Amino acid sequence: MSKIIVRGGRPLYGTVRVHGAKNSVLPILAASILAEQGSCVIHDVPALDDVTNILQVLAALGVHAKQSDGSVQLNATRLTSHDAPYELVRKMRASFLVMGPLLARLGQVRISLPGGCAIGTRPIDQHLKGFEAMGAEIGFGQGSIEARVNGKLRGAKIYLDIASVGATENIMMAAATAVGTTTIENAAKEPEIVDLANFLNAMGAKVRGAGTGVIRIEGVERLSGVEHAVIPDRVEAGTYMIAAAITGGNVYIEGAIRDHLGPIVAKLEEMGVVVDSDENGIRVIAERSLRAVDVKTLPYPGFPTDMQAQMMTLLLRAEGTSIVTETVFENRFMHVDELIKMGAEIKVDGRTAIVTGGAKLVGAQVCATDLRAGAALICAALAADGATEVTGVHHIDRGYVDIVGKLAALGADVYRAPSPEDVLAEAEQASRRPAKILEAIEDRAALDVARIRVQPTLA
Ligand SMILES: CC(=O)N[C@H]1[C@@H](OP(=O)(O)OP(=O)(O)OC[C@H]2O[C@@H](n3ccc(=O)[nH]c3=O)[C@H](O)[C@@H]2O)O[C@H](CO)[C@@H](O)[C@@H]1O
Ligand SMILES: C=C(OP(=O)(O)O)C(=O)O
Repeated sequence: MSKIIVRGGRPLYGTVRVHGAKNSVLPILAASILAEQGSCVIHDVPALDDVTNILQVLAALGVHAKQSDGSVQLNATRLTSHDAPYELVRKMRASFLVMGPLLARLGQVRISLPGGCAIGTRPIDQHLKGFEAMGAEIGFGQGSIEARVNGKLRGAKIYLDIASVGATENIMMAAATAVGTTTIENAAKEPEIVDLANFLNAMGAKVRGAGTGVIRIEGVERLSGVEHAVIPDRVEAGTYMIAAAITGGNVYIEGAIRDHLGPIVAKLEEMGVVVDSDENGIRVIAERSLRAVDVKTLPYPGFPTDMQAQMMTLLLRAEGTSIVTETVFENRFMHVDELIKMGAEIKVDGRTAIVTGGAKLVGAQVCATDLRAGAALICAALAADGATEVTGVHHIDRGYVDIVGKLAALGADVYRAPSPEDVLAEAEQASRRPAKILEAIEDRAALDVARIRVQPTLA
């Protein structure tokens, strides 16, 4: 298992560029299944494990994909399977987003139940409710779902009990080529929903109202391939905003869109952080002491649950007590125990965490239990005294492109120690390429792993 090692205490300075949004690219790649003719070319595709995973799901369905320099070309004209394999779907909940497009294209789909994860049970009842209203028959068996429709899906009026992002996206995609008009009420309003709607409309769909609580989709005969650039990742941007603020730094986050980050900007300003934005990005300057604020996660445009953990670390540096309420997921305080290992004072009571500010954070060995918990631990580590060793790095790789390289470029003392397996694989490769041996030996991370092996506890 690889680890990220951070020695805290250095303010971050400079510019960091945000990559394309994970939560946009995943539904957009799934939507490429709908293109009956021509290829889709998607730009600003982040190099994330989740992207690799969904591309594998698409390949299993017969979608041909070619990747080059942050772009992916996809051809779905000849689908070969309606079966999304268990071993791929279980790795990532977002692979469930192929269900709507497959039902629309092939009239049938088999897909494993995505199950829960560390942050909550995450049911899919609202997705299924939508498909059933559109005429799909749904059956369950041996951990998977089989759905079928006689002929084409039919437009329907669907009220979502919860403004679910995934259900809104899945139903939007299913409805794009249905017969008649579909109305989604209490739809999710996230910027990623708007990005998906823009992509579908460019393909020939008629989606209106994305970004509001009511979305109308007038079904069209067929969709075709188009080019599309994914929006910048607001959660990645927000994470670097917190990293800048927690270290008392001054960082320009290039590509960050102010309108997508309203609640983060508002909370940072309430705390006393200076936030300036222009058309190309957002600058965060944290020179003063920080004030405590309360934070409550809500669907967009409320404070995003995907930023709750990172925000909590910043509140640890504030003067006074803050209350954090998590309303979106029932179990999203897994980072708290790890932060306590670093000296934090936080008490959790159900969906509320009481955060006592002013704690002195110290380096520790901690584990990322999920993606944003991992990001939060790195933020805390940047402000801690001494070295922090973060394990569970595979969670972080789901959602952050080269977080170590980006933070190091801003002046952080951070590096990634590859797993012994990674080092052995690299050495094996190097032995086949003699010219590379020296490079491999000089690699600082490899040397650090050797050091960690000899001396398992941190200095
Ligand atoms: C790939 C992607 O875009 N992931 C995001 C998406 O996840 P995802 O689309 O899974 O999140 P949802 O908006 O669906 O979930 C919100 C809440 O609704 C519940 N629910 C959802 C669907 C359903 O059928 N029934 C039900 O009860 C969930 O358990 C959760 O408590 O939105 C979340 C909420 O902003 C973010 O944290 C995730 O980063
Ligand atoms: C919860 C998240 O993602 P996912 O829905 O892909 O698990 C996240 O991005 O924080």
